[in-house]
Amino acid sequence: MSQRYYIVGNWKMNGMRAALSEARAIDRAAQRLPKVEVALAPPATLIAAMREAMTNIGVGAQNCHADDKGAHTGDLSASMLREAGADFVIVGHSERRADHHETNGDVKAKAEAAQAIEMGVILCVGETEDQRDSGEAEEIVARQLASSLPNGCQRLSVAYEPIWAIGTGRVPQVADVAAMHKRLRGVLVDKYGEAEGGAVRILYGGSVNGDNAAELLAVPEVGGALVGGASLTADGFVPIIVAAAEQD
Ligand SMILES: O=C(CO)COP(=O)(O)O
Repeated sequence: MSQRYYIVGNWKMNGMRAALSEARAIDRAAQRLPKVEVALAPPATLIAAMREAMTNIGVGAQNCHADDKGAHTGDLSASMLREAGADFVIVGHSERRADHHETNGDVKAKAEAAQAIEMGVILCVGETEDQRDSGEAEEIVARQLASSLPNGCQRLSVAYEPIWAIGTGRVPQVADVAAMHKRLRGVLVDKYGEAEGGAVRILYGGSVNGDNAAELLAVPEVGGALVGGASLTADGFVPIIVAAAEQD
């Protein structure tokens, strides 16, 4: 693998200031494991404090608005998040697509807004359980990705997160992860060309933990992990970083 593994914790709507002690312990582990690129996306309320306290990991946001400013009560623009200390933003997470009715077009616009100010983007896609059972997951997720991708791929990562694997303790068969990532690589190469599309990291997300991380990270075309529950504590997250560091 020519690029470093990218291991990202998505804290979702979890974490008060006291949780910064966990982030500090994660930051210390990242310092010992420089082979791995590590980042956390805390709730927006913690971005500034986390950025202040961290020296070895990236700090990101979980969402942004597509506009830079304006009459959007309760929303935050990419530039506000960057000013607070975020160096990347997650867009298109299935929980936002579901809870806030975000469309592929919305996700694309958010990604482009972040890229316009040189922030990193982690763009999430994934199928429902019914779609997996129907045998059409690859086709559906490939279409979802193609319609969500921003025009350029600078600082872009993609996260494949099967919705039925999020927070359930269930993970897909390794062969299914391999097939999906290969398919998504094809979408990226079609859009951005061999060199640039080939260099976009594709993360796997959904019930990743210290026990299954090594096996998932060893799958071809898996360039890292987007981790929910297990990223909330150093005890949960550091073994995943270690598993990444131990890959060849
Ligand atoms: O949604 C996820 C990360 O964005 C995955 O969450 P879990 O690791 O808790 O399954």
